[in-house]
Amino acid sequence: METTSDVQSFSSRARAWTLVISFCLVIFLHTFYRRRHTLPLPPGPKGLPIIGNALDMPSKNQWLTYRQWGEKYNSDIVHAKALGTHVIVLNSAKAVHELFEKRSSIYSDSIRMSWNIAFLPYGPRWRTWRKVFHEHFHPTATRQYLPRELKATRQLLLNLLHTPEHYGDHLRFMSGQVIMGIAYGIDIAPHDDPYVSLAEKALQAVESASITGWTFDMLPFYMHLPWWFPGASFKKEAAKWAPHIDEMVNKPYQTVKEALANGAAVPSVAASMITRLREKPSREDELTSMATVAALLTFFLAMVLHPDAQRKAQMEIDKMSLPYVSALIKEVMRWHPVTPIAVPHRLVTDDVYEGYFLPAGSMVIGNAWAVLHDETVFPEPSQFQPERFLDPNVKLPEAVFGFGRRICPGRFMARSSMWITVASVLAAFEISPIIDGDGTPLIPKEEYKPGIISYPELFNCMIRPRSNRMEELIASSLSEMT
Ligand code: HEM
Repeated sequence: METTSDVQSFSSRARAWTLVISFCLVIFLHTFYRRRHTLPLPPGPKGLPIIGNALDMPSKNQWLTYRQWGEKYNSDIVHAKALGTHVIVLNSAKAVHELFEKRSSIYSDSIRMSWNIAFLPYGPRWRTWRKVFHEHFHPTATRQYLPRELKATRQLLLNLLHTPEHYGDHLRFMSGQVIMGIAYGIDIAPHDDPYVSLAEKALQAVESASITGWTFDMLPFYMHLPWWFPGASFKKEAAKWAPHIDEMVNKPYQTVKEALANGAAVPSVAASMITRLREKPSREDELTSMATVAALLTFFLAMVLHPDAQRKAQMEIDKMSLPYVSALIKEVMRWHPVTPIAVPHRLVTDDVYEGYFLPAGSMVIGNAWAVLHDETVFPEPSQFQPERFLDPNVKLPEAVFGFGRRICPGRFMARSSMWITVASVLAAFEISPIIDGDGTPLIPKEEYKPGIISYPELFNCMIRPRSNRMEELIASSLSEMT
């Protein structure tokens, strides 16, 4: 039978044990906490006092510099710090997978900017937007847009037949026509359309402001610097372009809102966002339309530079066998990715990876270009070789469309638009270099504009129907659809 003194001695032993365990726990947590903070940051260029690496941050073709840092420091994860902001770059598929995919709950926040869903903070509002977006753009939903895409593509072929020299404008029109229809239910006019001219103005503004590059402009410290500070001139530009962006966002929104009030709204993404979320839809269409145009411009450049690939694809199309065309499209997206560093994400809590300390609040950049140019996966990565994708073991990394939970929700639609356009253009036209007076082909340079979305500098090329029969077909195909 237990005596009072037994009970007392048991409870004092229990108290002693509790004390020992608590003490050990405190020591453990303290040691762990200290260890995390004494772990090194990933390697990177040595910065200067106060400004850190502000002067090392690349203002264009950042993806190349980031990969060079990786090679120099022999690490697939590198770090720089500029005026208090940690920038962490992931240069390999492995690092991107480990952090953006496996730890997506802490790597899915975005750097905060305004009008686009891609910059919404990770949280309930972003989740609702993403859900509505997904309902409109998941693979099966995307099928409903096929007739619209086909019609726009036939219009593109007709425009290329009449004024091939304006191919860039025709691609923009086609892409704008599809996206504006789906996003707002608005049909745009082939010439002098008010929505198109608004979007073009805003686009020029965005391009001129982002010319210094993506990361550079987005580092939070730049937001607090005067416009005359080196590299901060984008602030002056931003003040100029803000009204254009506002108008670009507001005009189609007002149109849809009025149509809803009058009971005249046609189904569109904006209509469902206004009805269900009771808020102004973000203006995705211009950036997304630009992304698709950028990929198609790269396709035209690739065809001028690689006539063999073009011929091979055309022979396959004529035989109604299409794996080579699919491989060619994948290679277009890999060779010069449209978004070489995607959209930077923000790390929400401290983290440790491969023995490196990654501080909360860091801007984390997935270097999609480095992943797509990894020579262990894609030998001779700078060469345009669609054949590499004929091997079923070689897959196009998702990095083309970003990372983790923020991966582009429009990727199914983008792929289908690319496919329809590329296959139709190749079936109908031959794309070749301009021939000068001496009979010498003028081969365009493989030069790309710096900025949010990477697309080739405008180049001249010849676009001719492949035969008289094809010319007749193109001329009649649009009227058959209407
Ligand atoms: C070739 C065409 C396209 C490319 C290369 C592309 C690429 C990207 C990339 C890299 C991101 C950022 C992902 C990240 O944060 O990691 C993104 C986000 C996004 N894209 Fe696309 N995109 C394309 C076309 C489209 C289209 C056609 C749509 C709409 C129909 C679309 C809608 C969006 C949206 C809404 C986001 C924001 C997602 C979020 O933050 O949750 N994109 N895209």
